[in-house]
Amino acid sequence: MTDSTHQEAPLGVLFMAYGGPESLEDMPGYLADIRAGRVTTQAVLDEITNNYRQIGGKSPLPEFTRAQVEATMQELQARVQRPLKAYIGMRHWNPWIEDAVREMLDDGITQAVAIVLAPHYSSMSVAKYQKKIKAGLSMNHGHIDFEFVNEYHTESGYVTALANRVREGIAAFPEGERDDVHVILSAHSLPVRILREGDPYADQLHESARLIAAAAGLRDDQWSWSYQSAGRSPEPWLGPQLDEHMHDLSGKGIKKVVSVPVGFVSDHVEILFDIDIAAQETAAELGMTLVRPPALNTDPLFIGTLASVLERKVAALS
Ligand SMILES: C=CC1=C(C)c2cc3[nH]c(cc4nc(cc5[nH]c(cc1n2)c(C)c5CCC(=O)O)C(CCC(=O)O)=C4C)c(C)c3C=C
Ligand SMILES: [Fe+2]
Ligand SMILES: [Fe+2]
Repeated sequence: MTDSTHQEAPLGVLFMAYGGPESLEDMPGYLADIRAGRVTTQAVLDEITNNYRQIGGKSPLPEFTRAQVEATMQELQARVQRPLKAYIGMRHWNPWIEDAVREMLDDGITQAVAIVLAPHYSSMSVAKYQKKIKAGLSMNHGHIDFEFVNEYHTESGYVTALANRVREGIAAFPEGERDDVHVILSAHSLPVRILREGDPYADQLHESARLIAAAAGLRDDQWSWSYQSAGRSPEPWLGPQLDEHMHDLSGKGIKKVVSVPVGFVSDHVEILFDIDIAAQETAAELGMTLVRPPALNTDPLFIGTLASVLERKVAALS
């Protein structure tokens, strides 16, 4: 293919996200995919279905993803000369990554950039999304030149946007109390075995946390790290978990807390249930006040970050 043909074809921009059920009827299939064929007991199915019922009977993730994609594409297309076309692929539910790749091939896309709506790299997250792209290409016997964004956990727009969320959370307390407010930065737990495997996930999370705390002007004793949302499997998961961490902080006399998850970029069940309902219950038991500012969603600083990291990958393809 000549260079001029390349210039005429749109460049594909594939946005990938975790995926979420759009109704409670989706739950068995959704969980079966996440648990990769391992049996889900009726008790676990009921518990997770009930969590989703309490946040409105469906996941808001697909809607936030579409809004993030639309906003990012507007900004990216304004910065890039070449026509772009956006695609959305989910890892665990409709629209599947493999289907998005098939659609790209049907559209004649030959070059594309791909990003996961998760800033930290892990063999158990971002690498699995990228494998699904490769599976989509091989099952459709097609080829697309992909440039992958692997991580963006130190990008200034992302860090500043979350530092602003930290400040917003602290500002929710009366002025005279703000010095006593403690900030918990958190992210999804993963099995401890990733540390032995040399996975960068934990280090990247800690790096983001340090940058966010510094950008928010927090004292060292004013913030701490916690994991959350560990999976229901027998192997050990990275801790401390949010619930035990809150007990620990309470034991040290900390009663005013701001919770800012740094690994999720939109509000969904791991925030709306795990923090806004479960952690709030723990806070009430401990006599703690817990404030949780909104996730990044379509924050312009975050959207600008997505556009910037994608723009660099587009330049690498041109
Ligand atoms: C960094 C890794 C992970 C992110 C980010 C993540 C986000 C995320 N997870 C759910 C919902 C569920 N996750 C579940 C299990 C599960 N999640 C991860 C990793 C990440 N999830 C793992 C490794 C596992 C265990 C899978 C297994 O083999 O068992 C589940 C299933 C029930 C459970 O085990 O708790 C749900 C439901 C959402 C909505 C989400 C948001 C982006
Ligand atoms: Fe998960
Ligand atoms: Fe999870």
